[in-house]
Amino acid sequence: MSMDWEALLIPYKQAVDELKIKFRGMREQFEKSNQHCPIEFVTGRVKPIKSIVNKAYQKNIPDQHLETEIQDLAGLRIMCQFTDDIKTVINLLRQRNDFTIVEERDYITHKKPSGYRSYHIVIEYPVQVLDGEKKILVEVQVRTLAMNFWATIEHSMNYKYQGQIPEDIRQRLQRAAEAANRLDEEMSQIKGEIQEAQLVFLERNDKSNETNLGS
Ligand SMILES: Nc1nc2c(ncn2[C@@H]2O[C@H](COP(=O)(O)OP(=O)(O)OP(=O)(O)O)[C@@H](O)[C@H]2O)c(=O)[nH]1
Ligand SMILES: Nc1ncnc2c1ncn2[C@@H]1O[C@H](COP(=O)(O)OP(=O)(O)OP(=O)(O)O)[C@@H](O)[C@H]1O
Repeated sequence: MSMDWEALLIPYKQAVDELKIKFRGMREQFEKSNQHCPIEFVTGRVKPIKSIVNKAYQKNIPDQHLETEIQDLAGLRIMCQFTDDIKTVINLLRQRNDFTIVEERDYITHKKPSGYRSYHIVIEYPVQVLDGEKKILVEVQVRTLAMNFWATIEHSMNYKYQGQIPEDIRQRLQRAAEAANRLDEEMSQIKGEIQEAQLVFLERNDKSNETNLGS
């Protein structure tokens, strides 16, 4: 019998929707408290069916093992301004009690051969479905804006060349990854200055909103 993808993916879609709201809520709480916000923006997606079928085929995963062996059927991405923010976000996620972390992969200390950097965690997230609770795996990638920029471009190159990026472009991408890393280091060094400027900007916006509401 063929797979009912729609039914299989319902809890994954629900998890992505719920976690997007929760992680964006963390951002709002930081903003309201006038502290530097370690979260710049959050995205999420359910893995496209074509991509699931492809990955299952490549890795020889039988249908009945899809949900345990493909850990990114539901995926969230948290983007941060500074490399240090990633640690802050991970610590915040470790403290939560609405899910448990089952795996951590640190591709920042140990970048991938492609040049890819990000911090990945896999969580077990309970979703309420019609017949009770279902615990599912969700992949959360935490990265800086520079890491995200690089990964987004590299992902489309991989797509274009179907995983067979020509050697010269591969090397250029590795150099671009190093440049992105240097950008992160440089921004971290002037972090104090940047954060001060951003707080002044936020306060000014708050004040002008108050004035507009009052008039
Ligand atoms: N652009 C880009 N993204 C990557 C790269 N490596 C990993 N990723 C992202 O990270 C996800 C896989 O995370 P991993 O922690 O490597 O998972 P894995 O199970 O070890 O490897 P996969 O079998 O590829 O899922 C991918 O689905 C991508 O979203 C890379 O070299 N380039
Ligand atoms: N954890 C995630 N959060 C948000 N978006 C993601 C996440 N993982 C992948 N994406 C994005 O979802 C889209 C489709 O991703 P897809 O799963 O096909 O790619 P992939 O993650 O590279 O897959 P694979 O691991 O199978 O190679 C891409 O734009 C990808 O960047």
